[in-house]
Amino acid sequence: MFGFLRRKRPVPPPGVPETPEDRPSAVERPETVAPEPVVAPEPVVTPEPVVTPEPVVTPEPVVAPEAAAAPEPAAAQESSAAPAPAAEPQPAPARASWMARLKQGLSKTRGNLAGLFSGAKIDEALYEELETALLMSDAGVETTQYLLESLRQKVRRERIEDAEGVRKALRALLADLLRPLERPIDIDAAQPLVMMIAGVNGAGKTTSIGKLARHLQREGKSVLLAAGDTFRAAAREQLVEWGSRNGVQVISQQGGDAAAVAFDAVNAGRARGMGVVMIDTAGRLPTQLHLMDELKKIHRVIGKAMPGAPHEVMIVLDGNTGQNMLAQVRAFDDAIGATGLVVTKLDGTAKGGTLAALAYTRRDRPIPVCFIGVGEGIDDLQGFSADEFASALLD
Ligand SMILES: Nc1nc2c(ncn2[C@@H]2O[C@H](COP(=O)(O)OP(=O)(O)OP(=O)(O)O)[C@@H](O)[C@H]2O)c(=O)[nH]1
Repeated sequence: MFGFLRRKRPVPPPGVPETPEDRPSAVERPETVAPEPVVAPEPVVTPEPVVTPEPVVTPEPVVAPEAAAAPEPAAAQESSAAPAPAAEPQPAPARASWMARLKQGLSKTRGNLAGLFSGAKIDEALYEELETALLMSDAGVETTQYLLESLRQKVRRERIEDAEGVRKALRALLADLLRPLERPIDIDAAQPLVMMIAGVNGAGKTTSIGKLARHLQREGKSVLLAAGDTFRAAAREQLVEWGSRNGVQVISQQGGDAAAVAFDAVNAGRARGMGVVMIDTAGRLPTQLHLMDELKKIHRVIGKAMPGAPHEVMIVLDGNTGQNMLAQVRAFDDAIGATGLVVTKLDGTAKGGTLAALAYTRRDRPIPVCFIGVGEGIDDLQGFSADEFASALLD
């Protein structure tokens, strides 16, 4: 069980959600290697000269929520592969092994910080070096000042007398600062739980979706993915390919409208009783206003397909981004109301301090960091823990 997934109800027995009835008919799966003998082969070959999915064109999609029970809209194609190995519960990786990877991943940020304390005296020089290290980790001026001032007070108040004590005090302060960012996702909050994923180009959206889907499968959840990145053909193929390798159904549409794909996917997810529907979207910069408008539309249309959805709106951030991450969070949050963040690529960055800035500058309305990624392997994406993060930087 991963710390970042919260359950309310008991986990269904392995394999239950993946009964054949849950699966789409072969008709809808042109890109599959699926073994089913296929009822109607037409869509397989032709890439469906897109019949213009109704929901898309109009801001208020015609199809009412009841459409959920209807068969999936024609324009969307779907792929999935061999019977999902899905619900096979695997032992959660030992937290210790994750800590080791986290520490290793954050080693560049950590190198600037943790090394300062050994054999040091508590004097102005130490505070100055700490200030430089925090700034270099991209914690930002405001957050650095806050941490240093709190540290000085704590050192005085607790009569800390050696550098080792200062290191521990800083670790505790950092963990306290980061704690409001912790939040596991409640994967039983709705059925299906609809998650919309957005972020700038190359932040790691598609990869994170793949990793999350596997974690969710391990928790016994059936997962449906929507290839909503209709701009980049390779992105669609990436998701479809990933889906077929892992036995996850993927709704996609060649050259279609992202909102239509999302709409189809949510309806399909409802009709098939899926546990989670994850909707990928194309990368975009907050300055590309028309693309931000498109994102709002996707969000709106998802709500038409299922009132209350999307239940989770995750913004994926590249950990190398540094302070610009704050502007990205603000822009995406303004557009579609972020419920959580995924910070990827913390491995290989010296800018791990940005999370402290994220916590401090948004202390009035923190947006939780639900997951962090420290590598390309499936288990390199895990739930965020303030204590673990602070410890990986300072122990
Ligand atoms: N080192 C490392 N690489 C990662 C991590 N997460 C994703 N990547 C890599 O980042 C690259 C971009 O990932 P994608 O998932 O394609 O990014 P995207 O946001 O979907 O990209 P667009 O669709 O172009 O916007 C890929 O090479 C991933 O393997 C991580 O935590 N660490």
